[in-house]
Amino acid sequence: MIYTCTLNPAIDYFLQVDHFKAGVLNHVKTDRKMPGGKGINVSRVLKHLGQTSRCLGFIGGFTGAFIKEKLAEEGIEADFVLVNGDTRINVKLKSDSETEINGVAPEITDEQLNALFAKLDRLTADDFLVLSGSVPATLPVTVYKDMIHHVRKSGARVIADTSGEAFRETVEARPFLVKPNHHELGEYFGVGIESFEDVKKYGLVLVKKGIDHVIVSMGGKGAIYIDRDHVLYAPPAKGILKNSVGAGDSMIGGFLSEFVTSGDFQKSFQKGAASGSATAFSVDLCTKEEVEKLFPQIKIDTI
Ligand SMILES: Nc1ncnc2c1ncn2[C@@H]1O[C@H](COP(=O)(O)OP(=O)(O)OP(=O)(O)O)[C@@H](O)[C@H]1O
Ligand SMILES: O=P(O)(O)OC[C@@]1(O)O[C@H](CO)[C@@H](O)[C@@H]1O
Repeated sequence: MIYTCTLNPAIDYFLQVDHFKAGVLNHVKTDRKMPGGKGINVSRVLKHLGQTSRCLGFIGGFTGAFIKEKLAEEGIEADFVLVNGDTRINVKLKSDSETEINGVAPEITDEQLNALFAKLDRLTADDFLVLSGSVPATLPVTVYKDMIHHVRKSGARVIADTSGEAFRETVEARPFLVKPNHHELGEYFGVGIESFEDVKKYGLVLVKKGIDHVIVSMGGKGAIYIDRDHVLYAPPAKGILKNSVGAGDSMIGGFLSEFVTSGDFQKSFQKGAASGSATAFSVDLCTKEEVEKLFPQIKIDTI
């Protein structure tokens, strides 16, 4: 089973405004509310690509009820810990440029955190656990590291996608795979990542720290995969950018959808890259048909 964990889910509220101006009244042209948060996006992409997963994390209030309802409609299993406050709303404003305003997580108590850890006790060596997104302010920043240590004995493989201090802590616990984007990689090392050579150099440092697979995504410039023996480049597919929100989550979903069946990391990377691009070219997260269409375009190269 693939478990995704979203500590800080959200309703993503997408707004389209013609020529948005700060400081004045703007009228919205179209809007859309979607269940969001990085792990939830991974689960939705997995579902689109024909794989089952179960969503873990914290959810609460009317916003949480909306997310649970939408996931149920899509046939995605959810096993969230309920919290008292409202799950946040994240604003995704599309105008001449894209602006994101991410909300604040509701409070999470020690009992609720323990309840989440208890759910991890059922993981086995056949399972994957995807830890994605920001850590709510009421949780320790070490929470992902603690979760990885908690499941280590089970043999479950952990994939982590977070940023800032939480990413720093997560790396210490040596997950199976991490997927920083190039900004997050640069932030971790306190450097600007300017070239593919930089990505390769710093990605290899993460591998040497004991992380088996490192994927560094670079938005419209594609992605680089690094393990002990390989450094591979996946170019971006060609298309018109419609929405980059969730492209990174789609990359993880696409990678895993292949990896759980074939265990072929190169094909999984190719599928991940096709999924990232397919989401960038769609209004919602990628569909199977879109991914299959782009897959042959992604020619993986050794660099
Ligand atoms: N404009 C684009 N054109 C083609 N492919 C893209 C584009 N943007 C993203 N992709 C694909 O999706 C992958 C992931 O995108 P990105 O690096 O933006 O992830 P991210 O920063 O983690 O995004 P998010 O946090 O919104 O999920 C890229 O490596 C690339 O393969
Ligand atoms: O605030 P976080 O947890 O870092 O990111 C949350 C978020 O921006 O990431 C997803 C896209 O990757 C969106 O669905 C969601 O709104």
